[in-house]
Parts: sequence; C-alpha cells; structure tokens
Amino acid sequence: MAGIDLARRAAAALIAGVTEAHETLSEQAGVLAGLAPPDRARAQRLAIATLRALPRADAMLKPHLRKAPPADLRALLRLATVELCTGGEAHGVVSAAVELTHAGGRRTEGYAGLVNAVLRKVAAETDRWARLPEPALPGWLRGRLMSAWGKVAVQHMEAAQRAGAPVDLSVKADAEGWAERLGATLLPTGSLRLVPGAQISELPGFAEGAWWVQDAAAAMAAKVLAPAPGARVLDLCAAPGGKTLQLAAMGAEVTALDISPARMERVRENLARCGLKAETVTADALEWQPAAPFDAVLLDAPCSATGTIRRHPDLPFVKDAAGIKPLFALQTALLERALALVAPGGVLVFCTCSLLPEEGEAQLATLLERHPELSVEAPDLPGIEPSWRTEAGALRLRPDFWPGLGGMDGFFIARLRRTA
Ligand SMILES: C[S@@+](CC[C@H](N)C(=O)[O-])C[C@H]1O[C@@H](n2cnc3c(N)ncnc32)[C@H](O)[C@@H]1O
Repeated sequence: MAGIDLARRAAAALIAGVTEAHETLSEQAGVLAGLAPPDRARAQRLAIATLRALPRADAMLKPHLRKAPPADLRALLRLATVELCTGGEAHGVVSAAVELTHAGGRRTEGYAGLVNAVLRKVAAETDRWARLPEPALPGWLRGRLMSAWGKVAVQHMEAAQRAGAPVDLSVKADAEGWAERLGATLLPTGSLRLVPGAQISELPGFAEGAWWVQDAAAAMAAKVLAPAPGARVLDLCAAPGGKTLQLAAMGAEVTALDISPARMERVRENLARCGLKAETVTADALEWQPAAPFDAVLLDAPCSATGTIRRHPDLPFVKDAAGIKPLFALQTALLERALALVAPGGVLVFCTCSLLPEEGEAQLATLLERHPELSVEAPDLPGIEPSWRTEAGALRLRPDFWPGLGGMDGFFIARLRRTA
C-alpha cells in the first residue's frame, strides 16, 4: 500500500458514502478508523470541502465525461476536481487520483487512463471555476426557507454555509482569561471563537477539561435557562452533552437523559474530561418516569439539523422533506412529555438546531394554544441582539447573523414558565 494517499482514499470513500449511500459523515466513522489523526483530519477536511462545492465540481467534470463513472470513481473525480480548482498542485493531485484508481482493484483500475485524461483537462481550465454559479441549498429546503425567511435572507444563509463554520468553545469559567491564552475571540454572548486551523486536542485546557467545543448559538440554550446553583435540571435529549456540561458548570444538579447508549457514553466521557458531574440516564424520554418533577427541563429535541449545514454539508444529501416530517410529531410528543416533567412554577427551555419554523416557531405557537398555563419569558442574555427575538418572545438564530464575526448555527430557543 506504500505510496497510496490514505487521507484522499478515505475522503473519496466518505464522499461516496454521503452521495450514494446517503449516510452522514458521522455515520461513517468506520471509514476513518485506523488512520493516523492528521490523515483523519485531512480526510474529513477534503470530504467537507468537496461536498460544499459539489455542483461546481460536477459542472467542471460534465463536458469531459460521456457517461457516469462508477460511484467510487465519481467521488474520486469530484474530490480531485475541487482540489485542482481551489489551489491544489496539479501534478500531485492528478497522480494521487490515478494511483488510487489503480489501487481500487478490478472495479476501477481500468479507468486510470480516463481519470488521468479528465483531470488533466480540468486542470487546464480551472479559471472556469470562479465563473460557475455558487452552490445553493437543495430545492426542497431552499423553497421552505424562502417562504419562511425570504430570498435575500436565504442567499445570506447560503453564503454563510459555503463559508463554513469556525470552532467555538464554551468555558467552565474565566472566558476572558481563556480567550487570551488561546488567542481566541471572546464573542458577545460569552463563547470563544478559535482562529482557523487549531488542533483542538493539542490546545491548552483541553486535557484538563477547562472548555469544550460548542457552537455559540448552541451554547445560548443553557444560558437562556440559567439555572440557579443547586436547581434540579433535566437535560432531555442530552447527548453528546454540550448543554449538560454547561448546566453542570453553572452549579445545577443535572440529570442528562438520551435514548442512545453510544451517544450517552460520549456524555459520560465529556463529563469525566471536564471534571463535572451529572446523573446519566439512557432511556426513551417518552417513557421515562422520574421520582419527582424538575425545577427546569431543557429539551433539545431531535430535528432536521438544518441550522448546522455550514458545519455539516453532508446533511442536504442525506435528508429530504419526507425524511424529516416524522420529526415534527416527535418534537410535539417530546414537548408534551418535557412539560409534564416540569414542576409547577418551573421552567421549560425548548430548542432545536433547525431553520424550519415547523421545528421552532410553529411548535411554540401550538404548545401555547394547548397550554394556557405556560407563559413565554423573553431571553435576557448579554450579547443578544433585539432583532433575534421573535414576536412570541423566543430567540431565532440564523447562520447569517454575526456576519462580521463568522456567523453562528441556526437555532430556535424558547423559555417558558409553567405558571400552574
Ligand atoms: C439535537 S441532539 C442533542 C444534542 C445535545 N443536547 C447537546 O447539546 O450536545 C438530539 C438527541 O436526541 C436524542 N433522542 C432522540 N429521540 C429521543 C427520545 N425519544 N428520548 C431520548 N432521547 C432521544 C438523540 O439520541 C440525540 O442525541
């Protein structure tokens, strides 16, 4: 296997897994198993860059392919095309792709000549790349977002998604001090934003668990809840535990519940690394019965995750309108269950990392119709801009917000008080 670029081979496998098998990148962790950490990181980076630019790669390749090549070869061609058109050194990129075609066994080795010829042609016309239309969201999602937020907002969201996402951290304490030590930007809401390219596990503070990776918008839900020290808080749908860590760091007595045993293991690992404590429960939230209701419940319900496309460009290839529809009913059922677990006078925070009103604004509206005993409490948090507040008093966060700072994930967050 000497001479084979393992990172590129893994990247091509990941791309094929997303576009052909409709598996997310995180569902394909096995593809990266056995790779050294730098190769793993490079494979992920290459796959993500290719998925972000796929329509442009296809437009570059189209004139040079008479018929569609086999799936794994197509992924390799798309990967090499994106590399060539974004500054990759032509000789190295083309010969790596040809070597991988040879190494692919009987299915692909006969195509080495074609791969070489096509990529040389692409390499000779990379100036076309910048003139191709910018990649847009898939039609099913674009249409829905247009009707919710309007054309200009969607164009801004698409630009944010193409730009990708910076890495944000939540700190246990001393955000200013950590910002200085890490050379990070302290964001208006208290999260830290790293400079691009940092190797997370090598940074000061990682090993001792002084901070964890968490998008600034995702971090706002626990801040909106803001439990008093010692408050009994249930983090419903908790894994991998970003919000559990925040709530525990605020001094709450946290119970973290998730249905997935594997993901719950990640919550325990994260708690252990950060030296924080929470009770962990692996159960279906719809069935679990605690001994007593809670002072507060945070429900981060499973959703389309359309607010996270800038960091997960694989999602539009894996999800579609029909696939996400059942989630709306699940969110309603989880909301009812979460509310039943809040003590009278207590607080419910509902959030989703979605840009679809069906998973945010509309859920809140129907919940309030069903439950007149609930009142919305407008989030009051340093750094929140008035334009992020919805008419109903919730927070609508979008990837095109904070344009000068590098954006944020899309989120919907509502804080409700149970008055009876
Ligand atoms: C959006 S993620 C949660 C992210 C998490 N709150 C965090 O901040 O790291 C949604 C979670 O809901 C969990 N889930 C889905 N259906 C569930 C159910 N019926 N009961 C409990 N957890 C569920 C999934 O396993 C997934 O981990």
